[in-house]
Amino acid sequence: LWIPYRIQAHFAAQGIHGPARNLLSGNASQIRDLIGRAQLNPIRPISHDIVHRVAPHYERWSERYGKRFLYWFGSGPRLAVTDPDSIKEVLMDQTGTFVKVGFNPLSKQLFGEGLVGLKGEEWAKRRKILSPVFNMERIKSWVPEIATITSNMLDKWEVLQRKKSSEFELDVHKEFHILAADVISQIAFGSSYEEGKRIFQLQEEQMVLVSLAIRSIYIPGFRFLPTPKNQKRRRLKMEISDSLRKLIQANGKKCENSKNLLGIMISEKMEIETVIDECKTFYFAGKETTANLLTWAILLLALHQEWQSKARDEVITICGKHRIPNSDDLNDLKIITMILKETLRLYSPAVMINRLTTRNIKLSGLDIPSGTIIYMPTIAVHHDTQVWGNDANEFNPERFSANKGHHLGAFYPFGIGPTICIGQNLAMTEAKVALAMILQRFEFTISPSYVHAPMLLVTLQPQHGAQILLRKIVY
Ligand code: HEM
Repeated sequence: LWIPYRIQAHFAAQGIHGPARNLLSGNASQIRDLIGRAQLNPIRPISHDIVHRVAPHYERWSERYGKRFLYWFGSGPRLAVTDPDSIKEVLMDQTGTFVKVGFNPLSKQLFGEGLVGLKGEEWAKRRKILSPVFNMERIKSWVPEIATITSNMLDKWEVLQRKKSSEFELDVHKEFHILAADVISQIAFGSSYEEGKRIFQLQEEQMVLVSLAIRSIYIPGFRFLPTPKNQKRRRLKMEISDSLRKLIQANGKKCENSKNLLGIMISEKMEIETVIDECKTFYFAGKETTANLLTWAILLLALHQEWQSKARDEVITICGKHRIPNSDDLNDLKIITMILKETLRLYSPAVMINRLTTRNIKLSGLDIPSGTIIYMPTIAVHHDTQVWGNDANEFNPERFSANKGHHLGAFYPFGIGPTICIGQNLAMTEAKVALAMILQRFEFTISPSYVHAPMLLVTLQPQHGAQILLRKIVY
């Protein structure tokens, strides 16, 4: 009881304040309530000013206490930090002063003991083994597979168009989840969406439970109580592990000499349980984030027709009307890249990054005790008018044109520094290929049935789907 008071007083003496806390839960239940209430109301009319809906606690407390404020998760202090210099210093740290925050046993289930959750030596060793699978040269060699998977999706869209008249509605959020699942299955595990379908579906169920667990205080031993949620957690965990084990056994042999993720793990003679944990990580991280990036990008282009036309003109200039993009084209797709970056700024799939301080430190003039979690709300930094100007909530890909740089700590959708997203090249390549091919074949607008409701469910996604109206282009 005494330590939190001492820490609070320590920060107050430096001018850092925050919301009153509950002795046991800190501010966790307030955060849950604020998020719950925010999710009741969609954003009408559609606007990209979304921080109040996605991180309502940040919005409310930063207005009251300033951008640097202190709040509590149980008895753990969290310091909100949004100035780009401090963010850069924290994320680029290589001395072990700021480390990843571990998952509690309930949220760990989604990623297992995979790379996302590993720390220290173990992390460094695993990262070194897995990195080559995702370097740019390797990813480029996968472009034909990504294009084929996209092409199959678009062929299905054309069939839908023929069934319905000239224009048809589609929830692209669902479509892109299947696309991203197919890509990660094929290039990481030599498998397919169909083969891994059950695992993806179970992980989606798990995501809802994990999302609740992340926002709650974990009481040691709680997971062993036979509550309905715990029983469901256990069932999901076992079923996912069993399905992955079967999938690894079925595909392992053919991957042995391949340079894909499964092949590398097998050639490193990793324990089967470790391989299962990494598969959980990559199945989830490889699908969820990229699918959401593509979803938001299409929604933005449906809303901003002038950029849709500019992007299509660029694709036609570089690839023509029918040729499938190849890896050499990708560097030339400048407008597409700008659009994807602006999408990652406004609708960053990973909405925040946390780090734990392992010693007493000074950050931007502030004395911070060891054991403090530094909370860096990416989504708020990306929408900050002091960083991006008065039009911070407007969609303007021009911000990312070649002649304009940006502060590393002001735009970090993939993180920065040693633990930067290992799948960044894959995500960007996949999104560029898919977006270019969609633009070649379809025009699209927002459907009247679309409800703008960005929501945080582990990653940032549209609460009620992403319905757009598509029309095949006849050249
Ligand atoms: C738009 C797509 C994506 C976004 C926005 C994204 C974002 C992030 C962020 C913010 C981090 C944390 C960085 C940190 O804590 O320093 C991360 C880590 C990670 N991401 Fe991604 N990611 C995306 C796609 C992917 C894909 C496609 C994969 C897998 C193929 C992937 C696998 C991972 C892994 C394994 C880590 C942990 C890296 C480590 O700790 O060494 N991500 N990602």
